[in-house]
Amino acid sequence: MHKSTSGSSLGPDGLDLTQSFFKSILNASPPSPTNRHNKISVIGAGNVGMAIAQTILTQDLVDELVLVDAIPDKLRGEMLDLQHAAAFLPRTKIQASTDYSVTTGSDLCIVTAGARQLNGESRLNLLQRNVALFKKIIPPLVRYSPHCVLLIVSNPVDVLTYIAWKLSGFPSNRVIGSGTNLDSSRFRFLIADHLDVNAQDVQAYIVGEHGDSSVALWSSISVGGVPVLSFLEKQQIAYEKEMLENIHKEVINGAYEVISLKGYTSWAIGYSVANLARTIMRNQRKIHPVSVLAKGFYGIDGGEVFISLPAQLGRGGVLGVTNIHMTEEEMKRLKDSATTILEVQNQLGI
Ligand SMILES: NC(=O)C1=CN([C@@H]2O[C@H](COP(=O)(O)OP(=O)(O)OC[C@H]3O[C@@H](n4cnc5c(N)ncnc54)[C@H](O)[C@@H]3O)[C@@H](O)[C@H]2O)C=CC1
Ligand SMILES: CC(=O)C(=O)O
Repeated sequence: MHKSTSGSSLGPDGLDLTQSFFKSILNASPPSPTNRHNKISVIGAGNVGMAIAQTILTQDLVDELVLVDAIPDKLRGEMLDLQHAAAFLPRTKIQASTDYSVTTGSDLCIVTAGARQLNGESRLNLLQRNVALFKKIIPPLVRYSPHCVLLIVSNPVDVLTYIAWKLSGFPSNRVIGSGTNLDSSRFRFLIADHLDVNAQDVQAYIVGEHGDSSVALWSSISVGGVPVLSFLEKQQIAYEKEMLENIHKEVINGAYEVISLKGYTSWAIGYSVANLARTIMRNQRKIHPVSVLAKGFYGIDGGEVFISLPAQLGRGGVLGVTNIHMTEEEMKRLKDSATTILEVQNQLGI
């Protein structure tokens, strides 16, 4: 073994070992210019942002993952900690900066920055603080990634999705709120637990506000393709309207309970948003209950409001809203939920 002038080891053919090891690769034709470089940026490297980032990394979704936060040391610490897992993960370039230019050319920008609820505090209470923050965050994201899909997670997510839409000037199909994708997962877990089945076999949607006025669509729930109410009858499991309402209440209280116990929620929202990112990046055309511009759907005509409806998602963002069956009572609750959000929005005067 000899040393080259640069100090690296030389092989028997006199070539730098690194060069001889990679010779055939270096001589290969350059990558096709049509190879797409997929990039996701996560804004806010707190509990939620990091849970999303790490779940995305495990799913081999992107070539590059970028983190942005306002606190440089914490941000660098989080970046290094994720980079140190490289040996166990699909190869992804991980970058982090407080400067938004690092997000340049992102396909998807996920916004999680902002204040979170204290014990017992409602999501809507965070509004003023997080609107002020969005005025600083959305314009640079749009400047550096004018063709991206914006996926909003910060709370109150429905109103902030509307604010992001207004601030971005994007078409509404490219601005999505994570909405009730999480509430629906909580709902499916509770139904599955109650019936002792797999949550992935439970098709069930919570729509409307991500929060206290959300609406459970009982009439369209199915388990393994069987409508749930007749399934319950067949299994001779006693069911009552009150029991169903209690499951919905448990969904609504779920976040409050987790926050009172551990201070914040993170893992479920991490999986929920990574699941949305997969559908968008891989153009899966899957249907998710997410916050979309709802005006014109299901008789919602009071104004421009973002609330969750079952929407088909793909690379371009929202591809369509599905025409799911709702009872009159469910439709009324959905409209009431939209009105709740609109009233909050109107107070902002935006
Ligand atoms: N939509 C949903 O289903 C859920 C939404 N959330 C919401 O997500 C948000 C974040 O929650 P956590 O991560 O627990 O909070 P956190 O306090 O752990 O993280 C927030 C991060 O935002 C950063 N930040 C503040 N100003 C910034 C700026 N100008 N630019 C970049 N980063 C900035 C902070 O430095 C901090 O790291 C909250 O609004 C919370 O309510 C949380 C769980 C579920
Ligand atoms: C905090 C919140 O919005 C949630 O976990 O549902």
